[in-house]
Amino acid sequence: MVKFLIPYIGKYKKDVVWAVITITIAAVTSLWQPKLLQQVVQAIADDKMNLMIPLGIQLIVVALIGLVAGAINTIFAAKIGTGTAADLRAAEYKKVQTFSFGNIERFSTGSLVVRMTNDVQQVQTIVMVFFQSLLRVPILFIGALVLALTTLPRLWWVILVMVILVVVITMGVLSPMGKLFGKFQNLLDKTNNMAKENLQGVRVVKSFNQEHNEEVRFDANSKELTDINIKIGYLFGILMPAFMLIGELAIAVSIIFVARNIVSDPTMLGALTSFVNYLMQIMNAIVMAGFMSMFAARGIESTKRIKEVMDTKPDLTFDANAAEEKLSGDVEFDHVSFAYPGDEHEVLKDVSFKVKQGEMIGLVGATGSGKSTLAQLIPRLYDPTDGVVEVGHENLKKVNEKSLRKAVAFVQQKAILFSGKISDNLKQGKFDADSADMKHAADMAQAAEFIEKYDDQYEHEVEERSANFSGGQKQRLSIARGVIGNPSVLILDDSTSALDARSEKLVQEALEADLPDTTKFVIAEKISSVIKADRIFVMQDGELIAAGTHRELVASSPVYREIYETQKAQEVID
Ligand SMILES: Nc1ncnc2c1ncn2[C@@H]1O[C@H](COP(=O)(O)OP(=O)(O)OP(=O)(O)O)[C@@H](O)[C@H]1O
Repeated sequence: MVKFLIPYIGKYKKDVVWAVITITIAAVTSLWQPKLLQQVVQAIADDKMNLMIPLGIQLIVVALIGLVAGAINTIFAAKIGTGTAADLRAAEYKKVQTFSFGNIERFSTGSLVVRMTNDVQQVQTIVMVFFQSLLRVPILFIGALVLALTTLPRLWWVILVMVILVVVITMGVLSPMGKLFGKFQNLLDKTNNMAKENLQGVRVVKSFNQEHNEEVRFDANSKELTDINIKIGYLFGILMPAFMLIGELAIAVSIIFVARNIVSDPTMLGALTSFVNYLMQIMNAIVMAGFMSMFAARGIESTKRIKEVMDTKPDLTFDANAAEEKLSGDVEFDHVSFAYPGDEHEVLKDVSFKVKQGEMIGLVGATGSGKSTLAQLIPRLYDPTDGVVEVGHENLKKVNEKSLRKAVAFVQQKAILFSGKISDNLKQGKFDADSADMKHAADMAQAAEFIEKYDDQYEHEVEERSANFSGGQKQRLSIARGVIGNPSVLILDDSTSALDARSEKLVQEALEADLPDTTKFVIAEKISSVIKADRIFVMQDGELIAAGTHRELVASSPVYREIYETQKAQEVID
């Protein structure tokens, strides 16, 4: 895991060098201070007041150097930590952009977000802590141990007993605490998700009167979080007094064993002072090491999760050598079968058809029959498991990515807009669109009528999750974004479902009149939406079971006839 982070940290070589130098200085000064203190005590005992001032100045200077070195170290450690985290986040984000739908679904979007935010944050903390404590712990531990032993060698056993006790307590308390921290993090994620889901679905919660149930669910989680927090508090509660007790005992025992000699040997007083100081430093070093290993365990877990993202091979890549070209609107499926990644079940089975540029194709069939799946293969959101998909007589596996993106516009079932302005969203369909392009596209999508009512028209804000637009308005904007680039192939996946019949008709007429050369695939629940299509494809259980004009299908396809008759009967009832 550390190997994975080295290239990222390596970018901050200079800062690493400074962090190491400053931390070494800070550690050495804290080892030096007890020695100086020892000399001060000695000078007092010897009544050598003339030594007091230089010694006092030395003590202050050393302490100041330690302080400044520690502060500078924190700055460098923070720089390495935040820099590494920022680079990791950027690299991860870049990597995720190369992912196919399949890659993303395998991780789940929620998990990818956590891996780009929370996990990166954990790595930042561990890198920072590492460069703040790296070297400090071994220098302090070994240095203080050696100095304590050389100061009062007779008391070696006090050191040994204290080290054993501190190690046992540190391990005994920090290991369950680490587990509790892990649980705490998971529960926090769960609580956050719950709050997010509740707020996003606030309309459903309110309309189904679910506030109470939601509160109960939230409270249960919250209580669990509180319990864990209390347990962590208990452990901390034990830890600190336990260390203090060990420290005080060690000091008391040392005093008892040395006191007798102080009368005969006054140098013992100074030695005892510095010995006690070193004892405390040894204890600090062990506790610091314990906390570091706890942080490290969490940091390593997060690094693993980030590494998983970075090591994933995008399962759909475009040929970088393919030349950019203008693709025509001819679309061909040649014996295409498809199963979603990680799923055995075939959702498309041996589908073949040829569509000519400018044709309008209606796609109908029962829910789950594979209409959206078929549509998603045209902009190559997935590769077929078997068979070949061609746009403009080019196999999509060999086509240039930009050419395909320009050629195929896919207006999805669920209209998704991005926060920003209306114009920003339309420009996603054509990055250099001018106001005339926007007006033309909005006219086609019957969106101009509501956009132009705003004072700021195309500069009107789109709020987060496009909350300030109705379902129908979102669909119109999403269609406008689809048509603005004058694509060779336009796919409307149930994109007019929230439009009234009149608007839907107007959109279709506008598309017919203004985009005559664009091939159109229109997925629709209602046959009335595609009745005028040049051909209608009928899907059933992933198979293309019939194709033809409305008239032909009514005459030849029992499945189509049944759908049509049912919908007609429904219209009469309505
Ligand atoms: N991302 C996915 N992962 C796994 N299975 C999926 C995924 N998306 C769809 N499916 C499955 O594929 C089948 C076809 O779904 P598809 O969305 O293509 O149907 P559809 O005809 O467009 O349905 P609808 O009219 O309800 O939109 C369904 O059984 C569905 O459960």
